[in-house]
Amino acid sequence: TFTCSGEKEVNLAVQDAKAAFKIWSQKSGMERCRILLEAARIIRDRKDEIATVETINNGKSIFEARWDIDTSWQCLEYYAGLAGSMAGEHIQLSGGSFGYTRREPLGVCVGIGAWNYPFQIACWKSAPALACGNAMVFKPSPFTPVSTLLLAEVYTEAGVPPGLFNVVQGGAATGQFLCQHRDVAKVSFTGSVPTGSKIMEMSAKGIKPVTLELGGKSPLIIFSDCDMKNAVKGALMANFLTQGEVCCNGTRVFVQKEILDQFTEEVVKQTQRIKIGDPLLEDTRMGPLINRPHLERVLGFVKVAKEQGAKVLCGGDLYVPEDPKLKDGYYMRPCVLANCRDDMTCVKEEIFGPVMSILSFDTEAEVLERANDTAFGLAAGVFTRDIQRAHRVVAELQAGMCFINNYNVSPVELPFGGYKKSGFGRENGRVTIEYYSQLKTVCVEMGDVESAF
Ligand SMILES: NC(=O)C1=CN([C@@H]2O[C@H](COP(=O)(O)OP(=O)(O)OC[C@H]3O[C@@H](n4cnc5c(N)ncnc54)[C@H](O)[C@@H]3O)[C@@H](O)[C@H]2O)C=CC1
Ligand SMILES: C[N+](C)(C)CCCC(=O)O
Repeated sequence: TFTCSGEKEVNLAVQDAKAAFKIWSQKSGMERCRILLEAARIIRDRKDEIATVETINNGKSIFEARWDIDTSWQCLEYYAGLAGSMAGEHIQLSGGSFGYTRREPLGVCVGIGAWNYPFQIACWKSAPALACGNAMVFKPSPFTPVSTLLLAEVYTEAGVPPGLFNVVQGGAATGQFLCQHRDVAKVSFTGSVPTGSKIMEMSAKGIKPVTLELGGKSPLIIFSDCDMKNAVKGALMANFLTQGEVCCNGTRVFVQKEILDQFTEEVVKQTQRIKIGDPLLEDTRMGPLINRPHLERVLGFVKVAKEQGAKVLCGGDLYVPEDPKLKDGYYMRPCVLANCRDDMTCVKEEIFGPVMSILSFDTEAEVLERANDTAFGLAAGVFTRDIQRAHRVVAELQAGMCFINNYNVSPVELPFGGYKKSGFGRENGRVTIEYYSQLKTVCVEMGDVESAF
């Protein structure tokens, strides 16, 4: 049980971060690099322990939590590598005068995270922030308060100045104190669209830049010329990681008519094989959902889908594991819905649970139109063996993260983020440096001032 941080604690955290920023921002990129590399090493060494905490924190399987920890230390390593190459430009002007630009940190940045990838989100935000010379105050979701504290421990052990990465606990009220704080320079948020909109509003009052990583209802398009085995694996990856509680999940699975039956049969067979249970067991591949209200919400979506004419091919109901100590757990069986139409609630709204909707299509033009007919634009995927078609289709898809012949892999070298209501700004990749720094231009006169007066 954690105590929520109130205004006083938020003020203290920001004050400490400000003091640490003074020291940290004066270091060279290479000095910051060395400390971040050390932090990456510690995470790698403590991988099993951190993954176990993450599993207890969130409920995802230990098998998957280890993947999350890998993409976490990789992110630190990547930005450590970039820290030393942050630089400006030198521009020659007439008469020997010149200008130059300096890429400078912003100051104290705030990170606010969702509960689905607690440790990874904290790393994806803090690594580029710290690499650029900023400090960060991070607020994890109150449903998953634990693992971010391990990250604070790791940074401290690696040698960052005290207070440079600070964790405050709490929900909306704590988040608001952070966003409204006058000494906060930037807010990076991962969560739902309604909260994202509030964050933007609060930040607008202080003219603070924001990065918003919001929800999605992403399309996954399976053409009849795909490699069937990989397409089926891709559909499972696109829907059932972390109990389906993934923002970029490809939950609208469009399958070309010719292969609809064969694809559906194989997907159902493999979905039924997913081992549900104690997430700390090595062979478990799906744990419980985050909490009781969320489980009921997801089951409610399945109920509405049935009422609207969808056919439940498997799962979609409560699951009670044999182990008596798990009998009150928030488990459900992963669900595949057939006979779906574009106007159904399960196809339009983000469910954030293990529910895949299968839709059939005839032509490329038709599927593109339907795939883009959503207010979201986080991710999209296409499976085909035709390389021209693959690139043509992704060029038309309105989504920030597109996958060809795979889904939901996250190399930290690649920028990740949304189009449309899924947000803006990016995480990972080289471009994120720009979201955690600002450009100062210095104009240098080498001659006399030519005055108009
Ligand atoms: N695009 C992305 O990278 C991701 C997006 N998400 C989205 O997040 C949602 C699920 O996560 P939740 O934690 O339920 O989202 P949420 O929006 O309820 O909460 C996210 C965070 O914001 C905080 N918060 C809530 N109200 C606030 C306020 N008024 N001011 C400041 N902070 C506030 C929460 O305490 C939490 O830390 C889904 O819609 C999902 O799509 C989740 C993970 C990744
Ligand atoms: C790791 N990955 C790609 C499955 C999900 C990352 C985005 C999120 O936080 O939901």
